[in-house]
Amino acid sequence: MLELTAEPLTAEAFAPFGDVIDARTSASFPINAGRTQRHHDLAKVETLGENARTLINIFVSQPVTLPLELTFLERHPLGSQAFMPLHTERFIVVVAAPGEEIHPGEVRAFVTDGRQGVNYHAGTWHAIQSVLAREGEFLVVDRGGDGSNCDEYPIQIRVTLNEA
Ligand SMILES: NC(=O)N[C@@H](O)C(=O)O
Ligand code: NI
Repeated sequence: MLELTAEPLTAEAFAPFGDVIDARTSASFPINAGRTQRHHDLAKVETLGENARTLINIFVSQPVTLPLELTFLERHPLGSQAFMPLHTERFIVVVAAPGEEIHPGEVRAFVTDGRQGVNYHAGTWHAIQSVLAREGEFLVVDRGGDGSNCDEYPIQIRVTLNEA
């Protein structure tokens, strides 16, 4: 069993796995006669393979209990997958870099602060959506199209939070 303590999510630490989506830290420019700030092009959306197209979805997820016990990580080889909380929901993120093997020592666990979203790059191994505390609602942008776009890798992981 791989035991991990979730660390606060930062764009730098997450860079090998994807993008952090956060209006507080991203550049923006005024549009609509200055009434709106556009935080532009925040994440790399990838849609690969036959008849690939971008899907916009809403996930309504029931909360997980801690410690979070995982039996697998998954990946989407044909596309990215972004999760943006709609009501400041915090969630657990467990990732490993793309590749055919997952090296336990290189698996990372993070916890978001409620304002952050994540975009997993194509092929990044990750835990399925794991919202904390209460039912969560997320805007999810990912890939539709032909072919199989979800591989699972069996691995036992227990994630704890080091918070009061
Ligand atoms: N299966 C699905 O649409 N969601 C998962 O990929 C996930 O990462 O939660
Ligand atoms: Ni996924």
